[in-house]
This record gives sequence, C-alpha cells and structure tokens, in this order.
Amino acid sequence: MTPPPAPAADDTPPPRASLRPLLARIWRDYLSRRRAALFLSVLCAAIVGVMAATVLQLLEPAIDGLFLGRPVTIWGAFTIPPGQALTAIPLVIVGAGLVWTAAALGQAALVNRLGHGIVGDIQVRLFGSMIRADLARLRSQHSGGFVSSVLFDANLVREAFTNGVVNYTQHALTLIAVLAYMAWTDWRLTAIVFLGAPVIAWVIRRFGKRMRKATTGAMVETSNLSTALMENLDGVRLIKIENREAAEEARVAEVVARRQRHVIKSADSRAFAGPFSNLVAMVIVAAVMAYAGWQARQGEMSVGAFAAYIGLLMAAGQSLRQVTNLQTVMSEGLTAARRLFEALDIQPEIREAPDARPLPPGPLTVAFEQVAFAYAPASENVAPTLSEVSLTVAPGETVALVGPSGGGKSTLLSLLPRFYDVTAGAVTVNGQDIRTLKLHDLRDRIALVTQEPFLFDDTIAANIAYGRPGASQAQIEAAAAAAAAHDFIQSLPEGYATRAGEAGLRLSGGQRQRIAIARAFLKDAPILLLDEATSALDTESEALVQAALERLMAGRATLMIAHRLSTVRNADRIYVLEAGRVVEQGSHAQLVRKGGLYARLAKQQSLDGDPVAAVS
Ligand SMILES: Nc1ncnc2c1ncn2[C@@H]1O[C@H](COP(=O)(O)OP(=O)(O)OP(=O)(O)O)[C@@H](O)[C@H]1O
Repeated sequence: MTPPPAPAADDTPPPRASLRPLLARIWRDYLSRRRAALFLSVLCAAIVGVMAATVLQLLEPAIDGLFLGRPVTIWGAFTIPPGQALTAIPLVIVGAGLVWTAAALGQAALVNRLGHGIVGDIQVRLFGSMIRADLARLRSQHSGGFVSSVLFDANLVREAFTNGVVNYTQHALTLIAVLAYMAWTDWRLTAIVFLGAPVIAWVIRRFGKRMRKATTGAMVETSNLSTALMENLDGVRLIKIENREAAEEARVAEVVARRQRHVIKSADSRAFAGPFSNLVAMVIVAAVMAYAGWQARQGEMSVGAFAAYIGLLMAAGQSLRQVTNLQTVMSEGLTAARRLFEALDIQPEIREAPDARPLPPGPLTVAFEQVAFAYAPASENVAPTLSEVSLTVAPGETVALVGPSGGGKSTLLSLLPRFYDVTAGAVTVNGQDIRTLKLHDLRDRIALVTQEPFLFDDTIAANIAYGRPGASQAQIEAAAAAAAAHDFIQSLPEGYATRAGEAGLRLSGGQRQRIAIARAFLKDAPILLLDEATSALDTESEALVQAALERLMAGRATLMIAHRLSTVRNADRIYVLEAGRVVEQGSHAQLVRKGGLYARLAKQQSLDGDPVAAVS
C-alpha cells in the first residue's frame, strides 16, 4: 500500500466568468426554494447592522445634549428639548437594543435552519448521484472519497452560503450605514476612508487566493484520510497477520500531517486577513481623528460629533475585519461548491433510452450476439476483454461459463443487467436489445447470487425482502424454506428479526449464501445469474446450497459461472472462455470427449487423473 499521492491543488483563482454561473446555480438549486427564509434572515442582518450604527450615532446628541445643554436632534429628525435628553436618549437606546436583539435572535435561528437545510440537500443529491453512477466510475474512485465529499465538503458550502452570505450582509450594512452617516455630515471624512479601500481589496484578494489553494489541498487530503481509514478497516485481517499496524499508523500519520499543513494554511489565511485589514482600518481611524480633531479646533465640529465619528469608525473597522474574514470563508465555500458540482454533473453513461420499452412478464430468453467489450476506451488500444461471444439461454436452461482466471466470465455476466454496456454486438432478451428496454424492468427480471453475498446491517427478514420490500412474513419464510435457510434462521436468538450485516450477526459462508438464495426465490425473476455461488463452501454446506440452487433454477434461464467443474456437469451447455473468446462449447460429456481445454481443466481438478471422475 503506497501513500496516496500529494494533491494537485489548483492555485489559480477562479476567473470571474466562472464565478457567476456557480453563484447562479447555488441560487437556483439550493437558495431560491428558501428565498423567504433567506430574505428574512438578510432583513434581520440588515436590522442588526443598522442598529449597531444607530446606537453609535446617538453618541453625538447624547454628549452634546447632556454636557453642552444643547437641544438634541436624534437621527437628524426628532428634536428633544435639553431637559428631556437624560430620559429620552437612554430610552431610545433600550428601544434600539430590543430591536437589535430580536433581529439577532431571528437571524441566528433562520441561519441555522437555512444552513443545515442546504447541507442536507447537498448530501442527499450527492448520495443520489453516487448510487446512480456507472459502476465504472464507482470502481475508479475509492469510497472514502465519496464519504469525505458527503460529510465534509458539503459543510464548507453551508458555512459560506449561510453564515457567509448573512453575516456579510450584516457587516457590509454596518459599514454602509457608517459611511452614509459620515458622507451626510462631512464628505471629506468619507473620502479619507475610501483611500484605504484599494489596500483592503488587495488584502482580501491575496488571502482569498491562498485560502482557495489551501482549501483544495485540504479537501483532497480529507478524502485521502477517509480512504485510508476505510481501507484499514476493510483490510484489518491482512494488517494484523502481516504485523503492519505500525506501518499503517505511519501511513495515516503522513496523510494527517499533509492534511494539517493545508488546514493550517487555510486557517492562517482566514485568521490573518482580519488583522491586516484591521491595521489598514487603524491607519484610517488615525487619519480621520487627525482631520476631525483639526476641524474641532477650528470650532467646526462639536465634541459629540467627534466622539460619534470615532465610535462609528471603530465599529466600521470591526465590520471591515469581519467582511474580510467572511470573504475568505466564501472563497472556501465556493471552492468546495465547484468540486461538489463537478461530481454531481457527471452523468451516468448507462441510461435508459427516452423511448425505452417495458418488458412483459413471463419467461425470458437471453442471447449474447457477437458481443465485444472493453473496459478501457478504444483510444487506449488495449485488447478487448470480450470478443465475438455468442450464446443463448432459453427458459429452463442452464448455461455454464468456465475457463481460466481472467478469461472474462464475470465481465460477461455483468453485461446482462447493464452494469456495463457492450462495445459491439448486442445482448438481447426475448429478441430485444437490452439497451432499448426499461432499465428498471430489465433488472427486475434478473436475480443475482454471488460468491460473497452482501448483507445489509438490518434484520434477516429485511435482507431477504431487500428486492421485494412489500413481501409478507409468510412469503419471506416460504422463500427461506425453499433456500434451506428457514431452520437455521429460526434457531437464531431473534429468528427472522436477528440483525445481520456489518455490525450484526456473523454468519457462515453457507448461511449467507442461503439467505442470498432466499432473496432470489422471493424475487422470482425469470433470469438467474450465479457467480461462483457455491465455490466458497464446505462439502456439507455445498450440498445444501446446491440443492437449493437446483430448485431455484427450475424454469428459469440460468447463466452460471463455476470454477469447480463438478457444479456444472448438469448444465445444458458449457462455454469455455479464454482471453475473452469462446474457445469450446458443448455438454460436459462432449467437452470431455473432445480432449481440449475443458478436458484439461477437468483433469487438473481430479485427484486420480480421470476427468470424468473429477466432475461426477
Ligand atoms: N473493472 C474493471 N476494469 C478494468 N479491467 C477489468 C475490470 N474488471 C475486470 N477487468 C479485467 O477484465 C479481464 C476479465 O476479468 P473477469 O473478472 O471478467 O474474468 P473472470 O474470467 O471472471 O476471472 P475469474 O475467474 O478470476 O473471476 C481481466 O483481465 C481483468 O483484469
């Protein structure tokens, strides 16, 4: 096991042109449906922002009214006689404080619901896209990558588009309110503030760029970390038997360290942008203070106005720092959104045709007609995995696929439920190309029993009824009885309600097989695919499973793969696949007589060198 590759982080900032469609899509897919809540939370944020500026503005009438005994004008509109200032101003402040608090509470409650709603939407969509993805794509990416996208990347988008958008509004509005107040009283003061704007913009851009690079790297490493964790849990037996615990610990430590480097860089960018803009803000405060002090000396500014300016500027500095911080959070969220959308946009190649036809009920005949298939695209010039394969399985017939490892048997089987599509030729069901049929109907008519049947972490009954969720208990038990599984299930502590699967009961290979066969009995599909269904069993289990399988095969079109030739001797026809081609075909007796590859394989498996004895 080699360490996952270092990330190829993209350090170029996203061009403006690509930002607009990204934002438009976030609006269309996630925000527009919640536009009322979004509007309300932005409104609350606006109230909070404006209230913050308003309370500070009251400094001017408070100081001038209380200390200088002047008539007090609140917000330039209401005039209060000096005698009433002592009661009026505190009352206005309490009133503003109440509105401020109500708006802040409303904002927090709305943002929490909005944010988690969006993250839930993204997670469900990502899962939907993953579960519908082509097998080829799912095989090309480790499941750890999907897990990390669903659990972590989606949260970055939440941060950006709730906290980011809403708090951004609040602080931007505080800034605007302060600037408007200053412009209203003295435009020169505002001009001084605007001189600092390009510097702040530069700070935001610079840290935003660092942040994007670090975020992309952190996301790649988070995905590598999930992959490493899942791989270790899956391969725990191998790790223990090979005494590789320390090596695996070191490997994971390496991934953790790489992830940490990116995460720290990203956190640094986020944390450093604020103090840098704070520095610029302090320089602006100093300049305004110098100018306002000079004005006050000239008698053109009252003590109250001076105090209010400075108070407001301090608040503006605070908001500016927040806006800079949020800018980096937004940039992180946009990077995550871009990555998630790329994953969401991959369309499965195996899709139902728009004019797909239904598949009527009843027995079905399967045919492979001059089928060729390659996993790699034709441009890669790799020899195809299957070439010119033709075979037919009629209802009630059993066709067996045998041959050396890597010959293409499993690949051939996976073409029938359209896990992959043929590259040439066609697979047909009752004479119709399966690409012209409804995908749901096609898969509904196929039962698949594999060497290591998968059990969900659910009850045995639910596992048997997985493909027929509406099945009654009686139907489930009848299927289990037909699969010779009823007795052992009943002897379990909770019978059919016993949990199986990863965190549940550990079942033997033969028991799992029989549950899978019960699942196939319940599905009652006219096409049966058996992929080495008995090869992992001991003789006693095999006898039970074999008998159950024979009952299951009756009346269906069965295509089976078997390594142990003893299990295929009763097949109607046997096809020997070597390097993707059918090299021999016929009944067991015919193939043994022929003395070719099949006869040699049969001989290899015999103890006494007699091929017929080996398979009888
Ligand atoms: N997902 C895949 N992507 C690329 N190549 C694959 C994939 N699955 C199988 N192959 C290749 O296709 C060839 C046929 O594999 P397949 O599993 O169909 O053979 P098989 O006859 O079933 O082998 P076995 O008896 O060992 O199970 C092999 O060379 C294998 O490496």
